[in-house]
Amino acid sequence: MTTLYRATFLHTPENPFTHVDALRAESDGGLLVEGGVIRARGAFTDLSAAHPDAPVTDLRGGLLLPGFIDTHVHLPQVRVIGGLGLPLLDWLDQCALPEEARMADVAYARGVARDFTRGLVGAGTTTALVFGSHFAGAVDAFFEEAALTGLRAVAGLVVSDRLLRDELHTTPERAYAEGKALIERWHGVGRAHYAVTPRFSLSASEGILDACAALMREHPGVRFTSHINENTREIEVVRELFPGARDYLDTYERAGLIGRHSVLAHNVHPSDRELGVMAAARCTAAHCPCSNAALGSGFFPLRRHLDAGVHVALGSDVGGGTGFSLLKEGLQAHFMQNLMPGGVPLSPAHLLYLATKAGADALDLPDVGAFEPGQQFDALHLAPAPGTPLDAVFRHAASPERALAAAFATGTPGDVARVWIGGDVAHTRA
Ligand SMILES: O=c1[nH]c(=O)c2nc[nH]c2[nH]1
Ligand SMILES: [Zn+2]
Repeated sequence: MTTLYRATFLHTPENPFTHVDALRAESDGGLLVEGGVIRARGAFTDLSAAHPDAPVTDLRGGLLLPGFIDTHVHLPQVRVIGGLGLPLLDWLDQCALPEEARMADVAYARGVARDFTRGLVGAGTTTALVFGSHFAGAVDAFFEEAALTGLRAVAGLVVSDRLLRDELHTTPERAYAEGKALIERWHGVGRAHYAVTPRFSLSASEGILDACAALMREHPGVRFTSHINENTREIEVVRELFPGARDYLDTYERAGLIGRHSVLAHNVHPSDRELGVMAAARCTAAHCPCSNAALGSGFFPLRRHLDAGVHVALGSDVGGGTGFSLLKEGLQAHFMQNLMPGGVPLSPAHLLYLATKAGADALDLPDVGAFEPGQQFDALHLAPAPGTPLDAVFRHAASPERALAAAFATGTPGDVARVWIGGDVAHTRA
């Protein structure tokens, strides 16, 4: 099926941190989509002249953006968003882990997976790197729900063998066996990919990190994700637990877990050595600014990441973060860079890139992240309700870039009118 979408669209096929004029906008644009794939892009008048028979979907009056790509979000935490006022380790004990233990019940986990996938897609997220659950049945339920909504899910079994709570602990042998079975069941099936996911070095022995590395070695193409350098107390404990490691990154590096397919969440307190290794390995730091503020973890040193050449993308970190919207994460990133000494001034182009193409590069998914011919039509239509302030800005904006800035400043999931994944409608606002 072919459709010609008529819209004001923006995208960042290039990286605005390294390319000038990276923001591409078309005020009265056209995207010709055939079988879920973008076949042509340009001015609407040109495309409609070249394809006069293509049915037109008219999306004028809002903004069409590439689907958002969330590079760090926790499945079992959707129902505990908003546990404000605690630092990381207390928040885990009091808010996150009791809820994560409930995921042992597959029926409960399925309900959570529904809330979670709806939350993501309703916010305009079309691809996500998801911290699954400590329970394999819950991870299966999540992949099934993701397939039903169409979400592009990169996810895995979360594994830990110490310092959480007994119900959440496994063994290296079980972590390996359950991970292998999940990889065989889900990796590369439909839109799903698998991510090997030790929770963090604080809760992972060397034995379980070695089991993770074995899965990575035996299944080329699976992704790796974990946490790093989020909270100063966490870092102290990791230092005590791994006396032979040079730093936090080294706990993963020695196990052979750091490479092109590694995404490390937070990295608020990195050393220069860690940044150098991350850059050389071409791995990604998933920046989660709302979580960093909510848990009081600190200011993300974006300038140091960029100077070192470390790739950075955005994550919502639900439920340490405050919701699924990458518009809000973009705004919070902008605020925090504004407030911190030596912060990086972030333009609307930077925010859009961090929320889209940067995530596609992090996950090595070249078919998504922008509106390039040959890419999948993953998109969201931001169309605020008439009479709202964002609608007023949209109607009077001097340029698409000004409208985009306002979308990051005030947009919410309520402004997401429709979401497409691979050309299929995955969400329509009620
Ligand atoms: O923000 C975070 N959320 C978590 O669930 C978590 N687990 C380990 N480290 C973490 N950090
Ligand atoms: Zn996290």
